[in-house]
Amino acid sequence: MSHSAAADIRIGTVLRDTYELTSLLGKGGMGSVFLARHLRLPGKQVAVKVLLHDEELSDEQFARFRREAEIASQLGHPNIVEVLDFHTLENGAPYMVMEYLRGESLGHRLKKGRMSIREAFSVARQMGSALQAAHRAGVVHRDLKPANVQLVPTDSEGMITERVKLMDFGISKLMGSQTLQTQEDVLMGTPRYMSPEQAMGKNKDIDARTDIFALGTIVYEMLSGDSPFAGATIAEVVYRVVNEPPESLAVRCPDLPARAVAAVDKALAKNPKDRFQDVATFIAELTGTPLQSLASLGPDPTPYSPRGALPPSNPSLHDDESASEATFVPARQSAAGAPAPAAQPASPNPAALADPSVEPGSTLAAFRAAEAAAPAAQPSLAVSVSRRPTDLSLPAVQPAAPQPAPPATPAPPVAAPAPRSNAKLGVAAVVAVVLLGVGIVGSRFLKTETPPSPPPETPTVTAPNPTIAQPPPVAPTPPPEVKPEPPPTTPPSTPPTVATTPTEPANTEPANTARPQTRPDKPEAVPESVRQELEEAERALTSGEFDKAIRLAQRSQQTRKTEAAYELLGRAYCHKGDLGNARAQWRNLSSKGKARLAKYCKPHDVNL
Ligand SMILES: Nc1ncnc2c1ncn2[C@@H]1O[C@H](COP(=O)(O)OP(=O)(O)OP(=O)(O)O)[C@@H](O)[C@H]1O
Repeated sequence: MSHSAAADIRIGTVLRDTYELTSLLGKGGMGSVFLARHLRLPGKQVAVKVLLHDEELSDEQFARFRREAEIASQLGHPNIVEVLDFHTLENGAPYMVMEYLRGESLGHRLKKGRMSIREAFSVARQMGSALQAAHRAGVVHRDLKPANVQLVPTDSEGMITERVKLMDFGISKLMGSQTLQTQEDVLMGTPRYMSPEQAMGKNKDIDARTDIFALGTIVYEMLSGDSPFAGATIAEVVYRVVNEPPESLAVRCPDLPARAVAAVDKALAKNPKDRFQDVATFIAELTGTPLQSLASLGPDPTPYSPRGALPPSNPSLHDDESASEATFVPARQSAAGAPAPAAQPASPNPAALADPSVEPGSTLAAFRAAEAAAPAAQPSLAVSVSRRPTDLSLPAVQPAAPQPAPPATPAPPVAAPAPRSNAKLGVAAVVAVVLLGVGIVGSRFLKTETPPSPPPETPTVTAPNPTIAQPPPVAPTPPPEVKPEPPPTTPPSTPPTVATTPTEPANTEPANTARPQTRPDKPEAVPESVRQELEEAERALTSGEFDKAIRLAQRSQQTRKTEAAYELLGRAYCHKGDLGNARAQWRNLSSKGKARLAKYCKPHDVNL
């Protein structure tokens, strides 16, 4: 199954009558993040991440995005970004609403140089605390990097401190989950902060110790100003991650206590068995003070268990075998989900991998690396590149022979990925709104076309026009021609049930392209589905379910834009006291409709 997604969304758009997008905060591999204001809670600002895509969303992308929201919201930790809501635009594009984080990312901070030991320990402790909560709940982050750590200035005890917020659980792995699985032999993560087991594509070996390795690399960078596995190319970085110990922090940061130096060394051990086995021990060794948490005072929190997923079947650090057998191709693999054919031995393209213009730790670099690998691979090799650049699929890297790789030939040896089969992804978090019109309220004003136009199979991919505040998203077109219309048959105090401005009969133009047309004394010709949706919307409005009425009317507009829908929307927004959106509808009405809507809205203190 696929989900249509928004190709574009404008500042000023109002999502679900609640969040007005006010500016763009940034763009990531999966979508765009907007600053938004909550319309019913004045002064409340939130960040809204909308999964944008120019193609249809795969189940996997949709599920991953939703999972990110679910994980973050359920972990509920002061050092993990809070997720407040998850929903979809009318066209199916999902979005999540998060607390808005001020400040700067750790990645940004590190561009200014290394941090003091005190600062670095503070960040490390807060990250450790967040990870401890995640690991206890059975979640491994797997993409820890400075860009995913926000430093938020916070008022505390009369002093301004910086609170760490861990973000982006987009490729995290649920230990034991069968909801989304990760394919073997592909790289997922960001090379500079990737553990050797990730770099070798041993995804079934990924566990909490993988995050400990990444945390070790970040601590190293905070204290030294440099990544422990820096290299001129992706291949060099990956080679070093797998084969080379970093230069000792004792040299790079002479003031660091020996115990802390040893702690970072241990966190960066190539073999997970030689690392700390839990993050709390690492932090205690590094900083000399144990982590404290409320969870350690009481029983363990209930492990995170997403809808449809099994709870962790094995509480140990390793996944159970069944969980790791399933396949997850994180990429454009096939919209149809066709299984990847058996892999053949292949090598990445060293020339492309060695592009020195690309920053090795960057998402661009990861993206390039994955693309570079593609032409060199046999067609049957499932080299798959996600739209999310940090997720790259490369043939797995094998540990090299003991001698270090000469800088001029950094391309690592490549293993032949084993043949594999794809398991069907388990999560298809689609909210299907099934609208069945019943009743015939107002049908005298709506004439069904013969034969009725079928509604489109998928909604259009533009932002939902009627929910957009300022500027209005609908291309400005002149209002419909004003013509006399039959007198309303409803009581004067009651608004017309549906449009009373008739239109051309039997309009056969494509769905969702036409503005309402007016013609005197004739009922507005609409497809049957539109009529039913508008009738249901009218009933919802009458019973005070304004949001439902809006949803139904907007949905009808995906098939045909009618005067009736604009007017109904206008009335619903008036009930909600939403002047901006009421006006947006009002502009689309005939002058009669305008007058009618204005009159209707007046008692609601909405002056159009
Ligand atoms: N809750 C938030 N508050 C404030 N800014 C945020 C918030 N979430 C994300 N951002 C900012 O929005 C931008 C895009 O974030 P996003 O998570 O989509 O991508 P990314 O992490 O930069 O890239 P990728 O997801 O590909 O790793 C980043 O600059 C990030 O700092």
